[in-house]
Amino acid sequence: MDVFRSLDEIPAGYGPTVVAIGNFDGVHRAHQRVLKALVNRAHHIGGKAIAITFDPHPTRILRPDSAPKLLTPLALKLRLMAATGVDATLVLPFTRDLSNLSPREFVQRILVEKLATKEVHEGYNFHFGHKASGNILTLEELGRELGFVVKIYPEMKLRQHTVSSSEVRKLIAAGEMSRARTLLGRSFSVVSHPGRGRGFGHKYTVPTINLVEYNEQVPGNGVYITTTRVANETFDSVTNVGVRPTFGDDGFAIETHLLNFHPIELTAQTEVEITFLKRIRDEIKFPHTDALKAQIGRDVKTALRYFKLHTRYAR
Ligand SMILES: Cc1cc2nc3c(=O)[nH]c(=O)nc-3n(C[C@H](O)[C@H](O)[C@H](O)COP(=O)(O)O)c2cc1C
Ligand SMILES: Nc1ncnc2c1ncn2[C@@H]1O[C@H](COP(=O)(O)OP(=O)(O)OP(=O)(O)O)[C@@H](O)[C@H]1O
Repeated sequence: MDVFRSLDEIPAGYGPTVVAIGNFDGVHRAHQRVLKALVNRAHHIGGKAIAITFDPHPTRILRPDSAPKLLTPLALKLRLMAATGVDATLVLPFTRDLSNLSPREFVQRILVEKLATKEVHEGYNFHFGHKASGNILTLEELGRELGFVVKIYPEMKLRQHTVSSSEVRKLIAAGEMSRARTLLGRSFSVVSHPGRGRGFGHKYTVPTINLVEYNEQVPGNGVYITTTRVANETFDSVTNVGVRPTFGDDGFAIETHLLNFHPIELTAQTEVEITFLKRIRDEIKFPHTDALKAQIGRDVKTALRYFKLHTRYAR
């Protein structure tokens, strides 16, 4: 998949294109449906499938106080977009200037002039342009005038939940990993790097890999059955998300204990991806570290039973 980080990076004569525009945070099942259809249509007309997204997320610029935490920071989002088969993603740097473009200016400058767009695929709730003043009807009118077709997707719902980034964020914050998995079409994961622990694990409980500070969406505080990918190798694991109250609310951390551990090389640059499968319990303030250690032993047993029951395919 090509990644264009500005309009200037798009080669002359790139089109014709079939386009979908959106934040695509999470690249969830509704996004996947639109993007896969985009690929089919592009191949059908002999053009290219291109997704247009924004970085940073528009709310970070427009309403920073209420900006949501991301399910998929840009690097992960691009990996997941590539997996849908789209030919390219255009990552438009989201600035005040971009947000001031009217729906017509956006369509004219980007879709018509740069991308020779023949079709635009969007969900029923799509809004675009200055103050989100354009909607599906605006887009259809512009399409009739400027020569592209608009394909509209009805609302996708699964297990009584609207498939939307905000709904997935709520489920993950509540530790509802199975419901989140239904909406995402995969298990939720966090991609980061190792950070520094305090060395308590080795001394009092179990050894863990701590993630470096991570400020995007994470599951609600608690203990989870997880898998942990360290560079190219994946381990079964149990992961604590929270403040470790037994040690005196010592700051937030995500730390994972690998079950089938063997020594591995770990540097500050090593990629660590924790995939959250199931919530086991709340974080507990234990009276002493022996009680915590015994509980972690029980958590490990719960996880081992889980892994025995679930084949890797079913995860
Ligand atoms: C599976 C698991 C469950 C945990 N559960 C709790 C808990 O319920 N309460 C708590 O205070 N700390 C809990 N911890 C965190 C430990 O206190 C932590 O691993 C220890 O403080 C080591 O910290 P360090 O890596 O910074 O040295 C848990 C850790 C793991 C790996
Ligand atoms: N449940 C859904 N059904 C149909 N189309 C959807 C659905 N969710 C998103 N889309 C469409 O996918 C494209 C990208 O959506 P975008 O990421 O901007 O919004 P979203 O997933 O609804 O997120 P949020 O919850 O943050 O509003 C848009 O065309 C949008 O209308």
